[in-house]
Amino acid sequence: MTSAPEPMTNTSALRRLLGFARGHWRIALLQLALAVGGTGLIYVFPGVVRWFVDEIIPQRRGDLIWRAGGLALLAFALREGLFYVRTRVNCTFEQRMITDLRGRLHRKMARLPLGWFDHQSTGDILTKLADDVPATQRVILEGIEQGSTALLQIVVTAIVMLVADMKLALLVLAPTPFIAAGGWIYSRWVSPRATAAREATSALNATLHDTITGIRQIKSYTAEEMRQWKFLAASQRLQERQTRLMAAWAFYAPSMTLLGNAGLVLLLMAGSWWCVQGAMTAGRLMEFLLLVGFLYEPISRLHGVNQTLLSGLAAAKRVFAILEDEQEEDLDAGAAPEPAAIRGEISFENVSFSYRADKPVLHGISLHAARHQTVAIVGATGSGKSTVFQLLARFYDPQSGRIWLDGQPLEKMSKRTLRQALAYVTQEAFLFAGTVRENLLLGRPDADDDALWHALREASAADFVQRLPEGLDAEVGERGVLLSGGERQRLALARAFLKDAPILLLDEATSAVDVKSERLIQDALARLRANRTSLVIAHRLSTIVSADVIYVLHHGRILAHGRHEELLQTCPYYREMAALAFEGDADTGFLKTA
Ligand SMILES: Nc1ncnc2c1ncn2[C@@H]1O[C@H](COP(=O)(O)OP(=O)(O)OP(=O)(O)O)[C@@H](O)[C@H]1O
Repeated sequence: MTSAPEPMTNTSALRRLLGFARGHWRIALLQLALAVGGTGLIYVFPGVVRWFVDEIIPQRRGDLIWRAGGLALLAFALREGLFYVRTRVNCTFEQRMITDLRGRLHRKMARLPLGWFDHQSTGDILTKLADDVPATQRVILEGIEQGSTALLQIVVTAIVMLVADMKLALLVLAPTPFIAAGGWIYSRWVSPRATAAREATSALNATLHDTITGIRQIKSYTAEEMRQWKFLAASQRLQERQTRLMAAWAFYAPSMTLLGNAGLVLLLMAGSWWCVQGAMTAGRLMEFLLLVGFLYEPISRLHGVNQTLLSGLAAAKRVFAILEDEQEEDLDAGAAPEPAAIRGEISFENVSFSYRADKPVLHGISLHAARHQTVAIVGATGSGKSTVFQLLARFYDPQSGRIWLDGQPLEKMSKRTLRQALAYVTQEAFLFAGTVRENLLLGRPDADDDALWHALREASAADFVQRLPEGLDAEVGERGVLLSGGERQRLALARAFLKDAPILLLDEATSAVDVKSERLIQDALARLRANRTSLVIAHRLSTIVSADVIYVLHHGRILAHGRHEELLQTCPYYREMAALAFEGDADTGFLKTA
């Protein structure tokens, strides 16, 4: 079970981000150098203005106009040239980092154990990948580019001013401590609220995702209005949080600008007074008025950066919480016998398990499947049948007891080898959006077309795939929606045929398909079970009757085991289940287990 992670602070999120950017230090350094170069060039123009006002004009040096003007123009041209290169470098840097971070996040997510996904919503995960990653990256980009150049510009301008005229400079710099304090207060206030706004975005996306995936249910229950209310409630929450953030920004940004402008007015008044007194030249005052722009412009830029950083750090915390989650599965720890060498003898010995501490699911169950046997597990819904499979695939580990494979404790075997030795056919016959071929290749990535068609024939699926206009290259749609239920099931079986694993875990579909498809599926299943150890969550009477041994699960305990005829004699609970099945579903051949 997982312990609650330590909440991450802005500083620690920033430290992690800088550590991450270290991998891209060359391009980051180039970007910084370009930004600094661009910043340096801005000081040429105020100097040229002073040259004009204090020397060229009073001394009537018309000959210098071209030279001075040319110098100013050259500085501007250089600056814009650097800007062009910088923008190109920024884009490369930005996209490289986003791709890198997104890739790491996706890899990490795929390696997190199933238990992690039990507590996440798809919308939240999507938001992290699609929104939080670029926002996280902006912390670096804006932090380095905007933040550091703005700071540099403030410091250099302050020094230039102090060297030129200490008195004037101090006057101009007077409001800066207040501006800094304002920024600090704003950051403290906004930080938790930016996190809350991100969470509200996630919740909204989660609702939207549910609506899209459940659109058939929504339509069939005419629940459009109900979903709309749920969506609007999530949307409203996001609106409130964003409005609160923007209200703070609406107050903060102009207040800080006002402080800056007050400094400007102060400079104009005091500078003019000193000019009137003859203590200063008009050229110096004009130079300062321009320099003030160079001081306050980056300060207002910093306010924007502050806003981006706060929201980016909120995103970074969410991204790093996943990247640093310690539950990552190590697929390769443990013994790794050749999958082909696995014989497929399975034993559960007194296994107990619960997903949540307060709700035990399996209570000391023991079962055995000899090599190439078909073992059926039957029981009411919620009795723990799928959980047995999840433990065998090591999606979860039992709290007590042991599972053995070929006489080896399961936890001593590498998860990769174990899972390579399993063909797990789930009830829903999940297909990925893509082509028939892509879906099949999941079973064996190096399979050629002959192997694919062979598997399709074994799964009684070749006929319908042949009839698809694009054959193996036909798109199956999201979750396979472009195919019928029976076709999806047969493709899932073909995938298992291709994998040709020594152990089959088959969760039989409960949804009935037409009689012809059902027969095709049953034939395919019989072929699939041959020559491998099969554990079947059985819903079909034909499977049950032909199983070598049946385990009857009731509220997480094994009530009885044996063959069908034996259990009819010895287990009243089983007899009752079977009687109901024969009565109700003799036509379809499905056992009623609900
Ligand atoms: N990921 C999970 N987290 C918490 N509880 C779970 C989880 N998966 C299943 N459960 C609970 O464990 C119990 C057993 O579930 P399981 O899916 O193994 O039953 P089952 O016999 O396969 O049911 P069905 O025939 O309906 O598929 C149920 O009470 C279920 O609510």
